[in-house]
Amino acid sequence: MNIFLKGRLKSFKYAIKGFFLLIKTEHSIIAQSIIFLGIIILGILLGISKQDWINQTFAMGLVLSIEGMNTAVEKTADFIHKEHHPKIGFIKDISAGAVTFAMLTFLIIFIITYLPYILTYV
Ligand SMILES: Nc1ncnc2c1ncn2[C@@H]1O[C@H](COP(=O)(O)OP(=O)(O)OP(=O)(O)O)[C@@H](O)[C@H]1O
Repeated sequence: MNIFLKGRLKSFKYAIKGFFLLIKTEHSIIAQSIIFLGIIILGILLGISKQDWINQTFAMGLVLSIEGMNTAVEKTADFIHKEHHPKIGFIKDISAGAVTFAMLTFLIIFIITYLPYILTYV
């Protein structure tokens, strides 16, 4: 096998390892995954449209991806400087702020998708 393909395969292996590390050890990722699983079941039960599934899947992927990156930033910050420092606080805060952008995006998509169903049932 050529070196390029071998390298890509190795990267993929590490990426899958990281994926399982996140969903097994990171509480925020575990909690969000459980909530998203509930929403997926809700989507199946309500029979949401193909476009709704695309929107919802994108939004969920966005939240989990940014949350994963936020975890990496937090761990890097703790590794570089364990003690309290205003700059570490700032770095962690803006990293968490990025998650908020993704969460708001998800929330807007969630409301647009499910509000019509909720309104017809109440
Ligand atoms: N080393 C530090 N120096 C200054 N502020 C910090 C530091 N560590 C954390 N903070 C502040 O605390 C907030 C929460 O940080 P972090 O998410 O690491 O803490 P945690 O809630 O204990 O972690 P976890 O999410 O793993 O439970 C940060 O956004 C930041 O405002």
